[in-house]
Amino acid sequence: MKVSVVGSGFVGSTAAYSLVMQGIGREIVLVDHVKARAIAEAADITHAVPFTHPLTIRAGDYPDVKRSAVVIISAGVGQKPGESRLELLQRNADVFRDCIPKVIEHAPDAVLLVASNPVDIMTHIAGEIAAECGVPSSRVIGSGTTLDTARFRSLLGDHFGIDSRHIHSQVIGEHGDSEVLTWSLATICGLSLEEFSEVRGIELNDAVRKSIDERVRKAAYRIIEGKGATYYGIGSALARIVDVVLHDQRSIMTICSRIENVAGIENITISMPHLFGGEGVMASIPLMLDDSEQASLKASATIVRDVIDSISLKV
Ligand SMILES: NC(=O)C1=CN([C@@H]2O[C@H](COP(=O)(O)OP(=O)(O)OC[C@H]3O[C@@H](n4cnc5c(N)ncnc54)[C@H](O)[C@@H]3O)[C@@H](O)[C@H]2O)C=CC1
Ligand SMILES: CC(=O)C(=O)O
Repeated sequence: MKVSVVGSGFVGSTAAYSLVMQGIGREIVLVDHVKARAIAEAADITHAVPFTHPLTIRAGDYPDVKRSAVVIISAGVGQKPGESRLELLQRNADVFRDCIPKVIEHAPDAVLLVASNPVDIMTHIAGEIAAECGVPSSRVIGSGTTLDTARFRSLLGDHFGIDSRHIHSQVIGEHGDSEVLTWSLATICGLSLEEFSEVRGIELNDAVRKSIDERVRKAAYRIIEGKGATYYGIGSALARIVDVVLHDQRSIMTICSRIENVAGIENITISMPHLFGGEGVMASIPLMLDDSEQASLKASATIVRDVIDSISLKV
């Protein structure tokens, strides 16, 4: 099973490394418009193979993405310290107009997995370009808020002193400043967070909630301030999404895809829990949010919708 990565900078190469470390797929192709970067990353990761799993990883050009089951798109620029994701839009939209048609020309049956920011809008743009080439929107997905959901679960795990894999909680909406942490639906072992707090005698007050919310929402800003980029979390999230597609696992994750209506906002690409598998998206799952979360989701969807309108896409 072949996976290609277009844009083999920090995010793309870390996703490839994560695939190798977990033995996901059999062949990985790295494409980058700076070919020397792709060659160097492929060589470096190849040297991890004898310690991990028997995959081949090599640099290539667009014709080499042929017969990929998944193509990760992580090409473009990332945020500089203090910059928001939305500020990257124009530069990355130009990159996508260059690379998405080339990917589809050579791998028309692949699932496209977008990571470049602002990921909701970039996935929408990729979907538009793909539609012009006859690719259904169900096969164009973005990493969405999978990383934010992981951050939320990780912080709740720390707070309650339990394995974060046993926490069911989700971040939805924009992968950005307006994202929505769905506190009202979070559960541990079938119990609400309030019930679990009582069982374990661990306080969950407004100050704790506010602190966790802030650390999830601002995580990227803090990490970029400290080391210039984020890549381990997103690289792992991308590898997990690839695994779901390659093995048709039919998992539910907060990826983003084109959805007809979210909180009254129509035809929008945003993160909600999605059921997906080998052919891409099977369904987006509406949630029973409380009133304040519902209002926040509507506000988040409106922000994304306004940006889509502002770049005058054909929607
Ligand atoms: N969705 C998420 O949760 C996350 C998204 N990101 C986003 O991922 C993107 C990549 O970030 P990094 O890897 O840190 O940046 P980077 O600068 O390290 O890598 C980007 C790569 O894209 C390549 N590239 C640029 N234009 C290209 C083109 N037309 N064709 C092929 N390759 C091209 C560059 O040569 C570079 O190697 C950014 O937009 C960043 O904001 C980063 C972290 C998390
Ligand atoms: C950069 C980015 O989008 C993140 O780490 O969430």
